[in-house]
Amino acid sequence: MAEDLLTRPNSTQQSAGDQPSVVKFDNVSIAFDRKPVLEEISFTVVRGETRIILGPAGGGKSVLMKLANGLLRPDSGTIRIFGENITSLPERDLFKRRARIGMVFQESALFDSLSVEDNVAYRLHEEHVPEQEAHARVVEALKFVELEQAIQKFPPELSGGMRRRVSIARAIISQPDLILYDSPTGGLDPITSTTIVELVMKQRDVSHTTSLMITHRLQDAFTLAMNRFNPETGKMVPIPDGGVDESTKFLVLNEGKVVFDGTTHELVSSTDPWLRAYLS
Ligand SMILES: Nc1ncnc2c1ncn2[C@@H]1O[C@H](COP(=O)(O)OP(=O)(O)OP(=O)(O)O)[C@@H](O)[C@H]1O
Repeated sequence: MAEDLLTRPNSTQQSAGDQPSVVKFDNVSIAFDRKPVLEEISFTVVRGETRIILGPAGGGKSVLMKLANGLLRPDSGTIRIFGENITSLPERDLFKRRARIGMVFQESALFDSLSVEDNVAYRLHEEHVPEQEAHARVVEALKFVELEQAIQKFPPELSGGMRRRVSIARAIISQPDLILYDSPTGGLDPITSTTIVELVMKQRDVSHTTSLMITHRLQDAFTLAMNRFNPETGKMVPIPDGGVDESTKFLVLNEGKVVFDGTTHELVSSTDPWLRAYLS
């Protein structure tokens, strides 16, 4: 998958550390009803990076995610995804680009009338993948989220945490080059949240998929930054000596502006009074 990304013509752009940029915002602004929601936003996410997006409610985090997926268009500025300027692409071209992006929505967004299997296979059905292959891939994706026993159930029969797992399985089924997680732990209790963070970590450390993750819970953000998935035990373990995962970085938005863009160490050692108050 990663190699595939490298070999696609014009699909990447060189950026920091010589890694190709997967998401690049340049001076992006958007307003609703003349009210600015994002103002002059610039940041880059390179291949293999996990970018945690933090900030107070209403700061524009979900809008940023929708811009990255081409579901919204900016009023000004440029958005490049996989090195390609998507800012003014027609919808039919955006649709094709979205095939490379997995999305986990805030409220799971599953179809209640479809079984877990059909929910997870949704994109494969759209792509007319043969039934037998689709089934095998659904089983594999459900195994990844440890939910294969629920394959024949329907979303209303599942707990909130299980629905979130199905949503993650649906996002990874097509082996995306980018995953957008919009508050994957929103509304879940702390223990269930941790199991979802563990899945995000597993995807990061096993598949190295580039991702953006919005979270309202600082605890989840730092769990992701300071732990690593151990494939032998199937559990996360703290990175020794107070270390952090180098591929995990932060973007903090407040009132539509980037107030922080950097590493975990830079974030926790920032002397900015607003950031210190926000993190305390
Ligand atoms: N389609 C829309 N039409 C009008 N206003 C919108 C639209 N989408 C978002 N907004 C406004 O943009 C602002 C930012 O919303 P957004 O959902 O991105 O914030 P957020 O940081 O994700 O908040 P939360 O943490 O509560 O999820 C809000 O004031 C919201 O009402």
